[in-house]
Amino acid sequence: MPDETRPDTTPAPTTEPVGEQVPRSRWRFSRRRALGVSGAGIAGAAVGLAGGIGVARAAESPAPKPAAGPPVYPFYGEHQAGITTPAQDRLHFAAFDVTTSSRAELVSLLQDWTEAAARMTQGEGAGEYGPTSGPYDAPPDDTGEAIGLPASGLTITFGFGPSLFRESGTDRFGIAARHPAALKRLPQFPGDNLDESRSDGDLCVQACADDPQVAVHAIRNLSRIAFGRAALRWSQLGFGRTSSTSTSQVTARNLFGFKDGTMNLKAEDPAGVDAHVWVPGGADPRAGWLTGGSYLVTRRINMTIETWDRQPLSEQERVIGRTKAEGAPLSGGGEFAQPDFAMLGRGEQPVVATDAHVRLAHPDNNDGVQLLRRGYNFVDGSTNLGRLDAGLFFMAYVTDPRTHFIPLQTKLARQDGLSEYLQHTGSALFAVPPGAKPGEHVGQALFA
Ligand SMILES: C=CC1=C(C)c2cc3[nH]c(cc4nc(cc5[nH]c(cc1n2)c(C)c5CCC(=O)O)C(CCC(=O)O)=C4C)c(C)c3C=C
Ligand SMILES: [Fe+2]
Repeated sequence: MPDETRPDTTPAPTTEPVGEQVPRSRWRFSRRRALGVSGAGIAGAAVGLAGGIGVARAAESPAPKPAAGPPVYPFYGEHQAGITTPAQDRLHFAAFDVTTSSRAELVSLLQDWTEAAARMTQGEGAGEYGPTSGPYDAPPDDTGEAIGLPASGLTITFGFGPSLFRESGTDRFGIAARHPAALKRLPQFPGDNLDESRSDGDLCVQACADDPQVAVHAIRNLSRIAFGRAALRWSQLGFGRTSSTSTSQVTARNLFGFKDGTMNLKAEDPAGVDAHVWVPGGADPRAGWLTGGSYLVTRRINMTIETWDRQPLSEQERVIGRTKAEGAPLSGGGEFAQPDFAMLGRGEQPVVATDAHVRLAHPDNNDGVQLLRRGYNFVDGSTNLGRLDAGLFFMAYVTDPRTHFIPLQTKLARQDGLSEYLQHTGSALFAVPPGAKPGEHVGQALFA
């Protein structure tokens, strides 16, 4: 008689994440256990099914135990996970349009998404039955491609776009009075070549994991759950995180081959994160519900890598303002040394050029503004000119886009030497509510 208890497929974590690790089994909840049905009962039901009267599926073969696995991050908490969580290797980001006009259905979607996200981030299936249990004559409540995979550090982060609050002057869901003043469509910046079908959205979901299949599984299941209430507007896959969000991580490289994320805000700097990421209480009298949340900027930035690859190393380093090998400022020191923007070199010219990316983006030259960058590389096939459709899916969490992103991007778009090699093709802004407590849904205070 096969053992009816599903195996715990989650091995002991091998890495030390910032935050609590909660090892769990992805498949610990089975319909058989929920119904208290024995192995013989299942077999009987399967036989009955052949006769047209059964409801349960046949016993599943145990999934093999993976050798090692990454951490499991708690879903519930003061802030949503996936912001200061050490940036995982993979991204699947999705923006949705709400297709129902019913406030109750929107709230029920957020409830269903919260429950599914809480389960999937702990390594469980999206629904209570899982992919191969449940009523045999109904679609499974999980799609199944993550069977046997651990949680893989999955985090799922939800946000609300400006159009959720008001569209063409209409208060769609009775929340227009709570529309944060800072939540407006981002302006058109110089040089933008935005594709509407890769921009904006009523809702967003950021799924990050160390396994691409786990991140894709999360978005696919949330999209499935949304059917009839919200529809996918656009989505973006990403790899090779272009930012570290923890000092425990090495700095990864972007597709220009440079270390990216060296001077990023890190979780180990709580004062910096408080000042530049979380929305403080009283920031906006209309939007108390956003206290402890953040704003998420997304920009799909195409990089003309073929042109870049023909530039001499000296030009590449001049444009960034850092060395390619170590990522050190051109003014000297190691990777984490502060750049000396006043230092002059040959011909009394600044060693870090006046149009170098890091000079223009540095907080000393932007009223102390810092961003929590959380972007990913992307390659979406190739163009009809035989070039890679590649770049950086830039994401940044900020306390207020009006002070933290818009002025900086306006300046970079006008002055940055790097702009010559970039084209912004997608753009969106979302308000990211604080974390939920168990029993609540994400964004509950907005609808209270
Ligand atoms: C509006 C904000 C920014 C955009 C858009 C942006 C795009 C972008 N950046 C790189 C490569 C690098 N950026 C680096 C540093 C850096 N970039 C921003 C902001 C934006 N970048 C900031 C605030 C900083 C930190 C500046 C500082 O404090 O010194 C670096 C250097 C390494 C690092 O500190 O991360 C690189 C390299 C690309 C390729 C890109 C668009 C595709
Ligand atoms: Fe940058």
